[in-house]
Amino acid sequence: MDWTRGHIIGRGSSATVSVAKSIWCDEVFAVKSVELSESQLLQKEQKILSQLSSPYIVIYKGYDVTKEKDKQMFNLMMEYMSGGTISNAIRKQGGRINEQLIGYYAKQILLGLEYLHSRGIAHCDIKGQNILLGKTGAKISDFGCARWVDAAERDGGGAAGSVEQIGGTPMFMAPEVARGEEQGCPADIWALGCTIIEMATGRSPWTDMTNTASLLYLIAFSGESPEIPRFLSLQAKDFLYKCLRRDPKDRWTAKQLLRHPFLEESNSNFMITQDFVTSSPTSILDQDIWSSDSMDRYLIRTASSVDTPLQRIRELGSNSRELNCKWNDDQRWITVRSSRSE
Ligand SMILES: Nc1ncnc2c1ncn2[C@@H]1O[C@H](COP(=O)(O)OP(=O)(O)OP(=O)(O)O)[C@@H](O)[C@H]1O
Repeated sequence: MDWTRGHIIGRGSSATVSVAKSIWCDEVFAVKSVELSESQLLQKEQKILSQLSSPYIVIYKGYDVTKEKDKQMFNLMMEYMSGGTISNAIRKQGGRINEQLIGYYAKQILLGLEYLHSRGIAHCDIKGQNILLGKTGAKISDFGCARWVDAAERDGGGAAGSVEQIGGTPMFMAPEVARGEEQGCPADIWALGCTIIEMATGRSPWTDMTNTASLLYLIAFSGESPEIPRFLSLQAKDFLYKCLRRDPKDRWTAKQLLRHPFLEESNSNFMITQDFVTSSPTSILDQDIWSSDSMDRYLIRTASSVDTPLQRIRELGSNSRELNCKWNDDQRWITVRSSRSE
């Protein structure tokens, strides 16, 4: 496909996302680009996204390699989502999203998760920043951390043939992930619960936590779950309890949650208007947690026989700054991707 690159619409830790237009027709799409020499993760994302087809997942449009200003670029083409991310939507309004709209988005995210999980894929980085909004509502995007749950089944599908990787965004990490034990479909459900709290309160799921090591310790060992907003309806609260059970075996699956009464009322023809976003004096604008380390994406070391989860968390806390974009000696710590410029 011949196309022209337009203005930048988003920057992640490694990639830049621009609008683009086909030369032959007026189709507008989004293109996520990175230098070819550093495109390993984006190529993995392309491989996973190209196999997916669901109304609740951003539509894959292809990929190519281009030469721009003497650089070879790897480009992943996707549908353009004009509404930006859920986090942007909250931030723009300086507020929070009302319960009816939360139910509507939660149902769409769950339909996307059910589709992924039924194919043995865990997204591993569900959060407001990775849910894009468009004319039909919410879709899951950014498959940079996604993996096949049983990687050995898929040739090259994530961790196959290499040391198992666990990753995601600390603020949204499930206890078993923070401990470096496992990262399967239940971890996406925990992250969905955290995303619902993000939508309902305009705050991070763990308030007053800005230090990544302390946050991971709290999630891993405290026995606590994020506080469920008191002002939500009983059904919404119950839905969140089912998402935020600390034991992954007790957490409800996407399929079960889709039958929860909280979502029964959610109408798929629900009209999205600005009116559904309300102002709140205690919005995410009031806290700097969203620009803290804990909102960056991390890939963390998995459990080994020679250390304890506590040791791994301590290392993460003390090394997080130095870990940017490099492997460490034993090759099990890998890239810490920061979405902010230092
Ligand atoms: N299809 C799209 N349509 C519109 N905007 C998009 C699209 N894809 C991405 N964006 C914008 O670009 C930003 C960065 O995209 P994305 O999260 O995929 O990059 P990333 O490098 O994987 O990010 P990170 O690693 O920091 O999570 C998004 O937050 C969003 O604002």
